[in-house]
Amino acid sequence: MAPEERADAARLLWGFERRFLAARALRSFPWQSLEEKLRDSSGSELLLDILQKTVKHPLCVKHPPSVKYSRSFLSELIRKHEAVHTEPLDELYQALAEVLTAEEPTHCHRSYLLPSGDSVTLCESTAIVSHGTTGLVTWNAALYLAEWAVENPAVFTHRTALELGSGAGLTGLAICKTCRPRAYVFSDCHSRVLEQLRGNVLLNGFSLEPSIDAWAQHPGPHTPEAERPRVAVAQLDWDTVTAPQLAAFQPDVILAADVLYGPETVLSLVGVLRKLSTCRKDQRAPDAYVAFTIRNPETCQLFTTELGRAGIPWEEVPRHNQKLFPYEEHSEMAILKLTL
Ligand SMILES: C[S@@+](CC[C@H](N)C(=O)[O-])C[C@H]1O[C@@H](n2cnc3c(N)ncnc32)[C@H](O)[C@@H]1O
Repeated sequence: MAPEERADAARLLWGFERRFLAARALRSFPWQSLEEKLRDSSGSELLLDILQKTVKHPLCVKHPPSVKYSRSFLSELIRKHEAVHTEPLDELYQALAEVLTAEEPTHCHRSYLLPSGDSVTLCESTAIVSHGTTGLVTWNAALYLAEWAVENPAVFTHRTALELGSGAGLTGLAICKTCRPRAYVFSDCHSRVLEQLRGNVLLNGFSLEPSIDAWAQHPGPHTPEAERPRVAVAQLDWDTVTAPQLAAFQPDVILAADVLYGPETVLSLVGVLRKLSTCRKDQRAPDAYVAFTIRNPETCQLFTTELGRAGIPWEEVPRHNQKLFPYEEHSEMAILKLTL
């Protein structure tokens, strides 16, 4: 294979790998490029490579995606192969037979590859909304914020981050694995979300502080040389948490992704940001970064209006170009930096 062709094939494999690991919609896969390649060459070798980078990927074997997803993916791969070749490819059929007999659990896994070569794996619900919450799956703004964080590690290095509405935990885990924070406090209000979040922190090799109250009272010495951040998961409801409770975490930086999805949540969020603006560490209030998908411009407008009423200045963080994670190209996202 010529070097150019090899680079093309590697790009195609990477496209399949990162989308499959993150269980993205099948329509987002580079099927057309695959069809072209299958027509050009024998194709079987490429399909076997795709199989190894997806269904047979060590991360997927250890932490499988949903059975339905693997089944649909393999069926599509077989269709693509058979549209060009008359001989069936046994390996694809064997892989399909294995998933046809598997049972569908209520949870599945998604993995995200980091530029460091490491990855974040999350256990998530197979439904977008379940148990009355949106927090059991990863949303695009979490990926967008994680991407920005990975490109801007200095914002987090040796600092304490407090995340609001962490959901499944993608943003924080990517930061803990790549940005060397001193401590990271994940938080949410929903008990199922918190249970899954704790599981995801452990799944990614971090240990949890046993008691958030004890930790907040004794945040520990500053150890910039420590490689692993201290990690805690806190039950924190924006409507009921008090300013002293927030101050006890001693945050340097606040994060929140995809938490603007209706007037009520906007008002609650601005309420907690107002409380956070009274927290002082070394005379400084924490910086805050809020990432969101612009679904309804009126909701975004309400957010900035309420920030103005609360006396919280904000600026939009310039868009970053490097796309590390697979999310829909067309979804418009933004990050606001707030000066609390
Ligand atoms: C759409 S999910 C986003 C989860 C995650 N940040 C992401 O982007 O994947 C919104 C999260 O905010 C949490 N949330 C909503 N209202 C909250 C409140 N008043 N206090 C704390 N968390 C809240 C929900 O439980 C849910 O986990």
